[in-house]
Amino acid sequence: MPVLDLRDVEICFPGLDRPALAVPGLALAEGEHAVLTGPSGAGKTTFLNLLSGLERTARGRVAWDGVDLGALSESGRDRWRAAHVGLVMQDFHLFPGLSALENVLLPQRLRRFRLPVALESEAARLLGRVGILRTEQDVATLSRGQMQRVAVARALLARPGIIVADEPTASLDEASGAAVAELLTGLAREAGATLIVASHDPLFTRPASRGFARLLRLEAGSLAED
Ligand SMILES: Nc1ncnc2c1ncn2[C@@H]1O[C@H](COP(=O)(O)OP(=O)(O)OP(=O)(O)O)[C@@H](O)[C@H]1O
Repeated sequence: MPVLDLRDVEICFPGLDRPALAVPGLALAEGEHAVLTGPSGAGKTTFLNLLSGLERTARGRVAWDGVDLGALSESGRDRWRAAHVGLVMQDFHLFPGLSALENVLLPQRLRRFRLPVALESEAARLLGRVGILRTEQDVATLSRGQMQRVAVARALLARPGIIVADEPTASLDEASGAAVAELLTGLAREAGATLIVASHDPLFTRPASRGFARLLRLEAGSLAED
């Protein structure tokens, strides 16, 4: 059974003479990886926002494991996202003044009255896994590649079944980008998570590095598959 079932979705924004997104259907199986490409303005971020419940569709249906996101209230979608989705955004969304470890833990601290000790050790383990060994370092003093790796560790802490990443290697140098791409796909595979990455980076799109990931292409809001 497909874990993602998307049907007849259409998203329109005021001032646009065509839908920003018009997708008749897409199914992704549990643990499947997909790479989303397309020119600037094609609707990639809108699509990722829709899949992660940040954007709602007036037409059509987006369901993950039978949960219809459109039927949830905004706070219901927030709770669903916190429980199921690990998000890696383009601009990291880290909090300067807090350490790498505290940044990884922050979303879980906000969700719980008391943080389980096991989560702290898991956060430190994940940071080690992404190569951040000085976990007490203020994120404001990290390099961009290190910040992105902290964002990846944070996205994975709650063991999400779905990982959504928007241009995770943009603005990183080649070596840092390669490390982030490898970590993201490797850690998603280890966790059996479904991974959707919007990227133009050959690190994700090249057949050799893509492995078994599906290649989805958005063009002016329409989705095609290579
Ligand atoms: N809130 C909004 N209001 C009006 N138009 C919007 C809104 N959000 C997105 N758009 C428009 O919808 C289209 C798709 O935008 P989107 O950000 O999804 O594209 P993208 O493929 O992610 O682009 P990029 O690669 O440049 O980030 C664009 O024309 C954009 O200007």
